[in-house]
Amino acid sequence: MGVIQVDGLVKSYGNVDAVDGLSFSVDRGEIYGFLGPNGAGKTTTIGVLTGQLRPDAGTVQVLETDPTTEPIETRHRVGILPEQGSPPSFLTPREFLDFVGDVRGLEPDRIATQTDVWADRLGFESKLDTLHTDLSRGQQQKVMIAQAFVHEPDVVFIDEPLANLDPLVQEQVKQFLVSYAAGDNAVFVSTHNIDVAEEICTRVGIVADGKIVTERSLDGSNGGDGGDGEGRSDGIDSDESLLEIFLERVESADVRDAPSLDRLETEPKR
Ligand SMILES: Nc1ncnc2c1ncn2[C@@H]1O[C@H](COP(=O)(O)OP(=O)(O)OP(=O)(O)O)[C@@H](O)[C@H]1O
Repeated sequence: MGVIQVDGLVKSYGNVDAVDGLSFSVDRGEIYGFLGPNGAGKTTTIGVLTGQLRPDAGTVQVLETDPTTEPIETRHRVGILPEQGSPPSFLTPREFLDFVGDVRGLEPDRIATQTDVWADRLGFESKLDTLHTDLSRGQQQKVMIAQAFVHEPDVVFIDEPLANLDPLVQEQVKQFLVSYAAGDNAVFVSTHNIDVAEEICTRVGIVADGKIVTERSLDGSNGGDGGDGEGRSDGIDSDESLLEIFLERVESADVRDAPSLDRLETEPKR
């Protein structure tokens, strides 16, 4: 059983079926990319997996906890980087990381060490004692990344990891995520950035209209529902790019908001 296990998950808002029978599993050592267009149900899924939303049906387990019935226990053990989160305007990064480290059960000495490690890693040492309200959007994002990892959780949920970061820091964060997962942890990345998914994920689940329409392994091993690469059960040619698969699968899924190339964040290949 994976460290993240989702079976038949359903979550609706009124008559909108945001998540509609989702099943997947993520193991240690993986960066699992949850790739889908706007409105596909990605943020809703993270909300359920981190005990912030109650599902209507299905079961979810994260590190052998049930976020539906023991949300505090789940949140204690995972890291969360929300899509539109920002650190409290009235605290400094040091105060905020003190607070998060304390809530996550770290000793004060450990919090101080981790704060220095993260400030150094992401380059916000000189801003540690500046109020967040006086930091740039990118600097605030760095603090949000630090708070997700400060307690070195075994599973981290990240919604659009590279938002607002300059290219140099994006590169550092991507490398860090790869090394973090390789250290026997699992990273769940929700994104609509196909290039990022292709670059760092070991496996990708393409989600549309609240369902996973296909999974693909990107680390050279056999992927998800894909069999051995020859005669894949999902009918996907193993030479197809992630972008091609995405467009093909998402279009055929009759999505709520039809995707088009200009809505996808992808850069021309150099
Ligand atoms: N609080 C809410 N009330 C009503 N509908 C909601 C609510 N939150 C999300 N939805 C709807 O549920 C569907 C899934 O939304 P969700 O935010 O999970 O998608 P997403 O894949 O994260 O999208 P994006 O990439 O744009 O962030 C959308 O149709 C959205 O409009």
